[in-house]
Amino acid sequence: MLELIDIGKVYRDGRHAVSGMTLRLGPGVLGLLGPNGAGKSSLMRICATVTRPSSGSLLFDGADAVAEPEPLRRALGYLPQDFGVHPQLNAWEFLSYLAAAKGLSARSARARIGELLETVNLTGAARRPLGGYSGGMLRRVGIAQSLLADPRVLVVDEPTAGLDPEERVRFRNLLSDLAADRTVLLSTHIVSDIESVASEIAVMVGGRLVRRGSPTELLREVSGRVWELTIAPEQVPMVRARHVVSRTLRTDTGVRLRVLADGTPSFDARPVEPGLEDVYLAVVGSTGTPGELP
Ligand SMILES: Nc1ncnc2c1ncn2[C@@H]1O[C@H](COP(=O)(O)OP(=O)(O)OP(=O)(O)O)[C@@H](O)[C@H]1O
Repeated sequence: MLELIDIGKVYRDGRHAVSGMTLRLGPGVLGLLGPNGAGKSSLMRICATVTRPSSGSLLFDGADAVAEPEPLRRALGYLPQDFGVHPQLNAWEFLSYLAAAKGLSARSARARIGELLETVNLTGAARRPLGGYSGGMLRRVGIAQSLLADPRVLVVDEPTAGLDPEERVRFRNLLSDLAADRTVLLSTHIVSDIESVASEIAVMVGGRLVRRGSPTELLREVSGRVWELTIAPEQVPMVRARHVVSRTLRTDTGVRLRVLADGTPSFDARPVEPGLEDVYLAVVGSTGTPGELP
């Protein structure tokens, strides 16, 4: 169990990246959503004990993980946003090197690496130097390294960046399997990454937690406020000025918009089932600033 209590992070230049962040993480996936610069990576680095918080406490199984980070580090898998590799090593060598650094015996490392390369679909490329890998392949090596020591706590920062749609689905399924008996903290600004896997969602804006709840709880917040309407292209700016528009689609009959509005935005608008994307936009607004929900 990982607990963040009133965590703050102020960088040397005086920038407040995280403020008053209190979160309790149990088993399951906590999806951390927020626009660029919201402070997600800073918070992830604190949870991974890479950065120390400027204020507040981080507890792991009830013990201070800032003063004594080792127990958390032993239980942790971490995929940072910027994940560096040695380009001259191949995937097998690179993972072996990291496994040794994590204290795995050569024998269990061999078995584990074979298994993980299979999981991330890199068995065929395992003996090719990482320098020749695509961004998506490197991401998959990153995912594999985060799972090397079979971590109880998994912290993954924008794990699906650079993955193609098929790899994304594969990764989502992998996370669902892993989360059954583990704590997973996953940050992203792509709602569909966590829509089907997160048991809880936290939304961060400007370093602060602005929403937290299960997908069902969050969906309830926008229930009855999501509409679809088809209008002429020249009317689009007017609707945008009045409402948060979560989707735009050009059709033969005009532009189909999905909008958030407290009442019917126009008499031919029809109510539609809300999605998490609508919730996210309602919270952060289309400009990235927090909006108020009733
Ligand atoms: N090492 C650092 N020194 C100074 N400022 C930093 C540092 N790291 C992050 N920041 C600043 O802190 C704020 C939060 O950044 P952070 O990377 O945590 O956000 P983020 O939500 O992960 O965004 P992104 O998705 O773009 O990475 C930003 O204003 C950023 O410029």
